[in-house]
Amino acid sequence: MAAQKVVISKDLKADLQAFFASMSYDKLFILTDTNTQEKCYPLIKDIPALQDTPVITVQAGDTHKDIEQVAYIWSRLSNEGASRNSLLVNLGGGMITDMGGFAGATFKRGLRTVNIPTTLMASVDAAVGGKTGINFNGLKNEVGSFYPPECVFIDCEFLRTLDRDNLLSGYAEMIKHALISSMDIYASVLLFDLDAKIDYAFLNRMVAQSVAVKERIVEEDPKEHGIRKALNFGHTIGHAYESLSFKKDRPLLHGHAVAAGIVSELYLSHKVCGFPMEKLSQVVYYLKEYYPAFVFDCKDYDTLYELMTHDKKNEAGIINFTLLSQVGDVQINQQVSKEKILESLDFYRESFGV
Ligand SMILES: NC(=O)c1ccc[n+]([C@@H]2O[C@H](COP(=O)([O-])OP(=O)(O)OC[C@H]3O[C@@H](n4cnc5c(N)ncnc54)[C@H](O)[C@@H]3O)[C@@H](O)[C@H]2O)c1
Ligand SMILES: O=C(O)C(=O)C[C@@H](O)[C@H](O)[C@H](O)COP(=O)(O)O
Ligand SMILES: [Zn+2]
Repeated sequence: MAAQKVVISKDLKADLQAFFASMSYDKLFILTDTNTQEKCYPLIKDIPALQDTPVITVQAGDTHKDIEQVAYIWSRLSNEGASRNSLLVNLGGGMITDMGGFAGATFKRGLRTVNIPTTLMASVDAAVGGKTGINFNGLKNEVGSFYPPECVFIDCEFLRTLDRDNLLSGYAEMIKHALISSMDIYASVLLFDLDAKIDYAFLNRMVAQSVAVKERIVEEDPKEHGIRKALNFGHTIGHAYESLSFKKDRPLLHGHAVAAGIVSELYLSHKVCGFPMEKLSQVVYYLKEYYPAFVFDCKDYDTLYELMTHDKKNEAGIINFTLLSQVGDVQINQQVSKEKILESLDFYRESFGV
């Protein structure tokens, strides 16, 4: 799998124009959702290379990261003359980069994609690394492919219109990157005051530091045979919380679900791998300060456990967790008793007063 190029842009329009001028393609298409069409497309639409470019717009929100919208993207591409030599530019958050990446991977067996992330989540995580996909059968990312974009252009200027809940959502993946990488990164991420007025230039540097953690891991293990499972820390339980929230019609943002998953999986890390209690308390304290509680009760435990049995890291029916024995010390393929898993759900509820 070819390594993708990640550009932390200081002059997005110039970088994009130079990139498109350097590429050979027959047609260009832009994919947005309703919000990114209104708030983000105007920031790039006067680039010469984007003149007369068809814009394909889908509904916003993760509940629309589904096969119906992929079919809509396929039909627009098909009806408007896309070929395997066309480019699909995904302009949006992780929902758009995941779904556009998947539509691009499958249309005529693959046309090239370019990601321009517009949320913090997509800038630090979703737009990079080549995991594409859609939700299916009530499960997160149940159908997808590894299909890296040609290039990713990151510019935190887009984040000026992003609401606080979505900023927090992306920040949860930065906390994950901190926990799986090093004490230095962990310290800088946990010191960041999310209530202060945001300095976007500083945030850009934090994003660069965070996405570099992901890039290093993906380069080593692009298809998640081993160490890439580190990037899935917090997600075995986090995705179960997220899917449960969809079932209950109270959809959690992905990063909020991951924050809750981190709490439960740090508890398991403490119990199974000796992750220090003092760090566990520090992270829970930070997350409690900023993230809303996800309300569920013990009647939901069977559903949550069943959802975990669908996790993509599992093998032969066994749930494989990624856990930590220390900040930066990742233990993959960890098996945990059902009793302890349910205890980790209790731990989340007790910590968040649910
Ligand atoms: N492939 C991966 O490696 C990976 C990694 C992390 C997350 N994900 C996936 O990413 C998705 C979540 O991504 P997300 O958090 O970016 O959600 P999202 O794409 O749904 O965006 C969140 C909301 O913000 C709006 N928005 C986007 N950019 C905006 C801007 N600049 N200003 C104002 N509003 C804006 C969107 O329209 C949407 O309503 C989930 O589906 C998750 O599973 C994938
Ligand atoms: O890039 C990865 O690898 C990740 O696991 C990053 C996660 O933050 C992301 O949510 C990913 O989409 C989860 O993948 P899945 O394989 O658990 O569906
Ligand atoms: Zn994630």
